[in-house]
Amino acid sequence: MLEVIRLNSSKHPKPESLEFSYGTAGFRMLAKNLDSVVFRVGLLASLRSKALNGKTIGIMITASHNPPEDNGVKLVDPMGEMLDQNWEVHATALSNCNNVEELCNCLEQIISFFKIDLTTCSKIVIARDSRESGLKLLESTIDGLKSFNTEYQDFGLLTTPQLHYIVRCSNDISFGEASENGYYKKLSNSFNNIFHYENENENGKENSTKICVTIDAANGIGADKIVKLRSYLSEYVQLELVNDKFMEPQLLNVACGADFVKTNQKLPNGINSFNLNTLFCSFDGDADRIVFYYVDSDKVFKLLDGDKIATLFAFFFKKMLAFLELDVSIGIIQTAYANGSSTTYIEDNLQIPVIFTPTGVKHLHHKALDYDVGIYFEANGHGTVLFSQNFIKSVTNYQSNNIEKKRSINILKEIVNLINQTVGDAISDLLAVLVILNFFKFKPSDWDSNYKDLPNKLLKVIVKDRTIFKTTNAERSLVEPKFLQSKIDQLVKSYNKSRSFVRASGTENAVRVYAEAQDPKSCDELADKVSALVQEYS
Ligand SMILES: CC(=O)N[C@H]1[C@@H](OP(=O)(O)O)O[C@H](CO)[C@@H](O)[C@@H]1O
Ligand SMILES: [Mg+2]
Repeated sequence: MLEVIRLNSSKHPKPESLEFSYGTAGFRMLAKNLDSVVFRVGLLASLRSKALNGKTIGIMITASHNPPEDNGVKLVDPMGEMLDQNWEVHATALSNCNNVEELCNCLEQIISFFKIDLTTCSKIVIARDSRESGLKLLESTIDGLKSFNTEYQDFGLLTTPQLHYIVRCSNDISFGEASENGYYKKLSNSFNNIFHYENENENGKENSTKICVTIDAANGIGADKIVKLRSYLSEYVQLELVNDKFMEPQLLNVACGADFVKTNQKLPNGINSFNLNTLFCSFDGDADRIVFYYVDSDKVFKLLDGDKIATLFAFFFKKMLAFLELDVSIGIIQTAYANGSSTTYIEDNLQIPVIFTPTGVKHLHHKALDYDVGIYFEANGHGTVLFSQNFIKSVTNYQSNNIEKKRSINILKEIVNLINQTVGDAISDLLAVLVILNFFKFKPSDWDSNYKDLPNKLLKVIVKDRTIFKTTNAERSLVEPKFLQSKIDQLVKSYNKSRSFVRASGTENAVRVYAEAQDPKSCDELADKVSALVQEYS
């Protein structure tokens, strides 16, 4: 077997000067530098599958919200979750072997460390986003898979969450049908049923309110998937698309998409501001993130980001659980990038505990498992809700003769299937938001009225070596470089209701500076002053 690896690996040499790292979301960089990495990811994924007695592992080739010339790759574990963190170091080590000898040694170490039986069969499902470089990288990944005689199924172009869903179904048939159509069927069934329960009046008739939303698909693969999903949805909802040119990958994420809207806090290309008080949303390039927005009656752009989605979900579940008197725990997981107002609202108004973790959904996901209803969202719109077995049992066994209670319990039962519990999913989150807005008959401004965001700013500073920035306290304080944190603390003290922190990005070659304060001027000043401190390291 190692002979085949030697031969195949010589076709995918590592670029000499580059150092790779399995970061916040796998490997990600300029696509032209990734050939050796994806080949080796093919090798590692095969070993991961063998180590788990032939369970199916997923490989997703995507660089999400990054520019069109980038690409990336990440592994998905059998239950649809991110790769076990203990394997990340092996992914990094394998990607950095300089020659075939080192590569074979590294593989042998992994095989003996995890006591992997190479005769065990290995199975992989693989997909990619709409980037031009995807096909070539796919072929190189497959070279890696073939080196270990791994069985694989190529699902072509998918959103990242669809691939997570398919991995989960491949290992757990109770989750759904392991296909793209299976995904649409599962989501649309729940969605249509919930709308039916919500709109049915006492006489069993349905009122016919129709919800309309315009989706900016970032010119990514989400556009194609919305078109397919639409044919499964009932007449209750109208999904309009803009920035839907996924066949023109050079347009991907350009002046559009969730990251653009969140970072610039303005409308993307293709959406105009004449439609007041109507709901818009933006996906990112691989449709695992979503942010919503609207233009209010004063023609002001209003963002409904991940924090707003988390608080809408929390408001809904809190109300439902109280109405049904269900004794289950509920918690919200945020990162330091969550707006301070959202945290105050959750703790003081909703009276739900908030837990902070480092950036990256794998951290949030892990913590959310501690609750019966664990809601996690990054401010940028990446998140979902996890339900415990205890929650599912309580809902399934619930008995009541009260019509309203029966309706609520039916909605909860369906929402468990509507929300993609494997990972944040723009499509599933969109549908979940729509059923909650319809449940309360909320307009965008009603949703937005729960709290007012503190003015905030996120900046990037390029430094010589970002690895010297070391943090603690869920990335909210720097331990190194020495004395920098105390300088930041001094600055923060001079502004009302302010907060600022600095951390190295895990996906880009930059240090991120976040600041928020009571008014926009203070926020800008604070962000600029903290950035100036960081610039001393450039
Ligand atoms: C401030 C910010 O938005 N950071 C993003 C970004 O991580 P960084 O480590 O900050 O580069 O990309 C991650 C992967 O998509 C996402 O999980 C995270 O929220
Ligand atoms: Mg993404």
